[in-house]
Amino acid sequence: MADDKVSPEPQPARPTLSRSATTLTARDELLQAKKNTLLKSHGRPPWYGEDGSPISDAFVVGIAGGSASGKTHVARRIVQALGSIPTVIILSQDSFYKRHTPEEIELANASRFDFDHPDAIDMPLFASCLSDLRACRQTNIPIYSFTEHQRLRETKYLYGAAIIIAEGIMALHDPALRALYDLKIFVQCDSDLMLARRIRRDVKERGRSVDGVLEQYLRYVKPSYDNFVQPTSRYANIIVPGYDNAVATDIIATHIRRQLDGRATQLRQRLAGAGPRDLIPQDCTPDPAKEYLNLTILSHTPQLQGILTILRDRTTNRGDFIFFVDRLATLLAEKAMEHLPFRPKTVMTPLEVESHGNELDTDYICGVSILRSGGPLERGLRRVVSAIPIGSMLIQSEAATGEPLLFHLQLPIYIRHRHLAEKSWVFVLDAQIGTGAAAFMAIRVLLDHGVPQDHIIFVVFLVARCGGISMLQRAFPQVKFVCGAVDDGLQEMWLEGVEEGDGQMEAEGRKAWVVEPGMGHIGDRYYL
Ligand SMILES: Nc1ncnc2c1ncn2[C@@H]1O[C@H](COP(=O)(O)OP(=O)(O)O)[C@@H](O)[C@H]1O
Ligand SMILES: Nc1ccn([C@@H]2O[C@H](COP(=O)(O)O)[C@@H](O)[C@H]2O)c(=O)n1
Repeated sequence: MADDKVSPEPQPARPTLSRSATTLTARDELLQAKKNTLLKSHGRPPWYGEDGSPISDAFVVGIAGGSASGKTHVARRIVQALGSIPTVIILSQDSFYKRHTPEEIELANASRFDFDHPDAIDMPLFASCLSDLRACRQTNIPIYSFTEHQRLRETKYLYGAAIIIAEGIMALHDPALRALYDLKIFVQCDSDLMLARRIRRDVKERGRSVDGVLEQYLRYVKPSYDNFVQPTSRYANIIVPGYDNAVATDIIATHIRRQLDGRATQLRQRLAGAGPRDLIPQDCTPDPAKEYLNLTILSHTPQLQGILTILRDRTTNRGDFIFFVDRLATLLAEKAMEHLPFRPKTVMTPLEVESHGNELDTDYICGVSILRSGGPLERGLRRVVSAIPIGSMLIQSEAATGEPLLFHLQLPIYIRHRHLAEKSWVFVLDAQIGTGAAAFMAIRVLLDHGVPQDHIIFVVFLVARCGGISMLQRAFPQVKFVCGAVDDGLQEMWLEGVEEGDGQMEAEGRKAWVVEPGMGHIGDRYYL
């Protein structure tokens, strides 16, 4: 869902005693999330069961055809015809041209390099990126420059598509690729039309001369089409004309929509109805510091009870609310830090005496805040771990089904790259765990990226005993939960929309479940 440059080595985050922090305003966050939502996604549904394991892959379409036959055009028309459907990614085989030597680039500039042979493409990399996306894992694909005839240093981060369309002249050539498609399409087009389109496109968009295009076409493109590309049409489920193909693309979109409907899950409903909820006993209040299957509740000292009382009180003014939320957030972050690994360290004191202590045993710590209620926990976390990178997720219920949808994702760079995600420790921040549907999705997103389950620490002000916490504990037994208090009930409340200055609605009003007796909607009380 987002792009990035090639990963630099991350700067270590360090615990500290205090540090001032800048927090985005609610308005900034919503605007940012909205921008990303409109640009990138209509939301990804939960494709996993209440036991936390994936139950569905993304739907993958492969489109092959000659150069300039209209493959990209067909892919875009399908996306258009799909309308408001979860995220679609178009993956072009062009991204997977191999790296070229300076000699090869010189040949390419003289139209004497064969880019149309299957060996010109890094098929194993193409298949591995596609396979990751299909299995709902992140991937970082290469970026190719047609003007430089070279793969660039930057990569593009992709994650979270419900539908992937892979297109290219050799898209149906490789058996490993073909095995990944749910639907195979071949775009059939007259050779003279393909040549005319290619001359126009390569001169206009790829910095080529007409003579150069013709030379390359006769020497490589046409023979390759006859020998390698056209024969793969036999693998296609559908042959689409390379012109006037609106009817064909509408039919394909209808087929894809039906296939996706068949993969729909009712996670929230299943969470509500699943299994016994006896993991947090009714009498946990007298001994709240005890751990209940990886749930740590802060010790209810008189100070903590004082803070909770102020936060629960509807008459508390906003200034006090923010002050005490920040205090509680800091206590929670300190408690959560106990789950990180430490190693022994000996230092020399100013009195020149050795002192044996310890230090953090990881440089890969980051946070992810579930917008917008996770925001109030950020300042506390930054006070405890200085310079910690904190990303965000926007997970909201779909109006029609009540199911959680992933609308926006901005993950710290550690998590975007699998080899770093595998050693990262991640604090997930949210104000409360009610039904547990958003928490479920947030944890699943991190697992999809390769963060180990026992490196996820979910930090939350309040948990509803009757809500989804027990399901979360069962599904993800190694995830640690750290909370301020456990409340008994859950109540559905109406959240007002947020209005922009010009009278437009920035966020629509909607229903949400909040913990009862609780503190009301913590995000609203903190930000508005
Ligand atoms: N059905 C169509 N109707 C009109 N123009 C088309 C059609 N399909 C493709 N084109 C045009 O032909 C050119 C090449 O199409 P493109 O989809 O980029 O080909 P490919 O991806 O197969 O190389 C583009 O300029 C595109 O606008
Ligand atoms: N440096 C390059 C790499 C590839 N090509 C040509 O691109 C064609 C495939 O792209 P389409 O979008 O047309 O499918 C292929 O026929 C190569 O000849 C190139 O010209 N320069």
